[in-house]
Amino acid sequence: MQGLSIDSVNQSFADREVLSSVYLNCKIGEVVGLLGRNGSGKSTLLKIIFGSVKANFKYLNINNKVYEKGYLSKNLSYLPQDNFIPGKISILQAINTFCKRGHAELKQIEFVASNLNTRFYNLSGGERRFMECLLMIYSDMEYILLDEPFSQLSPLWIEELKKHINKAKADKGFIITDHYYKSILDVSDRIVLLHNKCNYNIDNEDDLVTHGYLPGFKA
Ligand SMILES: Nc1ncnc2c1ncn2[C@@H]1O[C@H](COP(=O)(O)OP(=O)(O)OP(=O)(O)O)[C@@H](O)[C@H]1O
Repeated sequence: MQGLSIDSVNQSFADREVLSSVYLNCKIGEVVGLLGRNGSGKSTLLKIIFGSVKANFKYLNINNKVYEKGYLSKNLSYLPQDNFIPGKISILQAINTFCKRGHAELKQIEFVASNLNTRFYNLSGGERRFMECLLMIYSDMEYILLDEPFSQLSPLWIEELKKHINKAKADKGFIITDHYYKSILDVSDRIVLLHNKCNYNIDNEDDLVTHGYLPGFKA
């Protein structure tokens, strides 16, 4: 089956187990929102999928092929929590590196069009994050992992990013995590919660209360 899936993920740091038999999948055309409390293992899971952290055990399948590290598929982009594009690179150089197919869409965005020759070290923190997010959303890969894309952005740019994710998902699959959970609920086709080292499918906000992600009265 076409798609990305990872199952039987087990991960411990020293003696502490963080993920236990975790399963997550994503198809083309789908945005999967990944929620969880601080320290629940969201970033670790994305790093395991991408291949920058080696799990104790996992089984990763991308478009019917098993991979030890997701990046080896050459079909997976990953936005880490921290800035990753070197400051001396210009926006145009970054577009030419990551977005050979999606460059036209990117260049239509007003901020991009008016800053093509600006280097990343001359952007503000939020501008830099916005650009890195756009580059991953319109990158040439089919599967996109976004770790906290919204966290440094003002509301208008959060809305704009959501619009671009919705547009780009026609031929891509996204896995997105962020603590702006309302934006995650808005943009996602389905929600998975990491809690107590395990994955739970979430149908509505009440489930998030039941599983202890949102505060609320428990009967
Ligand atoms: N390299 C590491 N060495 C030791 N412990 C680690 C390492 N990386 C992560 N951890 C621990 O694993 C747990 C999960 O971390 P992770 O960063 O995946 O959580 P998260 O759900 O992304 O949290 P947040 O929402 O706060 O960013 C945390 O308790 C963290 O301290």
